[in-house]
Amino acid sequence: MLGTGSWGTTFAKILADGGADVYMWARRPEAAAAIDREHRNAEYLPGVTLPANLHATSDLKAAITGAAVVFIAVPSQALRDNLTAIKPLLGRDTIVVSLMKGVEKQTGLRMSQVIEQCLEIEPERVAVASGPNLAMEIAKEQPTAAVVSSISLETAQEVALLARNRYFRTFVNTDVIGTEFGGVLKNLIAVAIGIVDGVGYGENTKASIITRGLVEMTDFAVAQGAQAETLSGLAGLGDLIATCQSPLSRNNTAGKLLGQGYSLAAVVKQMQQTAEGLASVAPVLEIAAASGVEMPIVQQVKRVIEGTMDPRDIAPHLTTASDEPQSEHGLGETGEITPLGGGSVKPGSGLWRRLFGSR
Ligand SMILES: NC(=O)c1ccc[n+]([C@@H]2O[C@H](COP(=O)([O-])OP(=O)(O)OC[C@H]3O[C@@H](n4cnc5c(N)ncnc54)[C@H](O)[C@@H]3O)[C@@H](O)[C@H]2O)c1
Ligand SMILES: O=P(O)(O)OC[C@H](O)CO
Repeated sequence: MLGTGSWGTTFAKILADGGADVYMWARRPEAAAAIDREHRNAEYLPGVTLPANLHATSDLKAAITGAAVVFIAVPSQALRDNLTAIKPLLGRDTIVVSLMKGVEKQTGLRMSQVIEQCLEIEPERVAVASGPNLAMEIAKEQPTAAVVSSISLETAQEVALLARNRYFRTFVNTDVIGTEFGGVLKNLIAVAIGIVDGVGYGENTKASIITRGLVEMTDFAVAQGAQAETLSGLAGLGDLIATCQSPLSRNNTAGKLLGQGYSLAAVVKQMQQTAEGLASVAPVLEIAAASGVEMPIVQQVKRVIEGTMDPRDIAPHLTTASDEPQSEHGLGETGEITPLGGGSVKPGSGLWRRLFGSR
């Protein structure tokens, strides 16, 4: 396990409690010693006792050599540098699993893509894990589900079997794009929820943003090649719910500070841990623009982050730039609205006017 922050340590505990012998690599020798000898990571998981079959070292070679599976939980923007360091140490068949929920700012690549590119390994040897997984709850052994995804079902199953114990159940899928983007995009919606929370808006506003946010997430991910149902699963809706409603979420917390009027610089200074959403906004919007996907909520998050929108203005702008009444379920290629239950309503028709008035 590379990364001894809150998720790396918690996921290492999941694996160790599932019966695996786990070796963590910590950058600081004192952090490695505390985990290895005292079975504690007080900085990130105060009050949690780590299992005896979870070891830690600051020697990267010792941590990686002989590993059947390498899990990575460092901040997304630090991934590439870490991969360069582990590349010469990796076994020929080692599986590499991303636990991260970000995209690389410079390239817009997903974490699994950075891993494949930088390590020059086959995509079948790469997996990602995602889901509604707030670290501290799992560290306290609260029952939780997750999903492991790889284009190789065999790889996904192998990893899922390792990441399974009495309090953690792991499902599998082969939709890596949907699984990764679910994790990336729910962070952005959680920042929006934090913002309106910070402003003082209530549950209607938040439910509206969560629901419309899921539409944005799905539209975006499907345009990149994901399956829509993945976004309704653990890595999409599941994680969206957990992250948007929990004060444990760093993205939600960062949003709340922005909503209370703090600048981005002040928020970053206050955050002790990684809030991936802040770095993902720009690359996600670039990809959205290139693929013609509208992301009105994420656009507004960007404007609040850069200080060009008052956080109090975020809620009334939940629709697209157009003034036209918009179908909840999107417009088909013909521009016709598709209501629930099939059929369609032609813009300007009698039924259209009855439903939406003269506009
Ligand atoms: N915390 C959670 O609940 C949770 C759950 C699921 C996924 N994740 C994802 O896991 C990833 C890591 O998040 P986290 O919560 O563990 O973050 P964290 O801030 O708690 O820990 C990050 C860790 O990475 C280390 N680190 C920082 N810069 C580094 C660098 N340049 N090289 C190597 N290590 C470096 C830090 O020392 C720390 O050990 C993120 O992508 C996050 O979205 C987090
Ligand atoms: O604390 P956050 O906002 O990074 O969210 C943590 C996990 O991704 C929740 O599944």
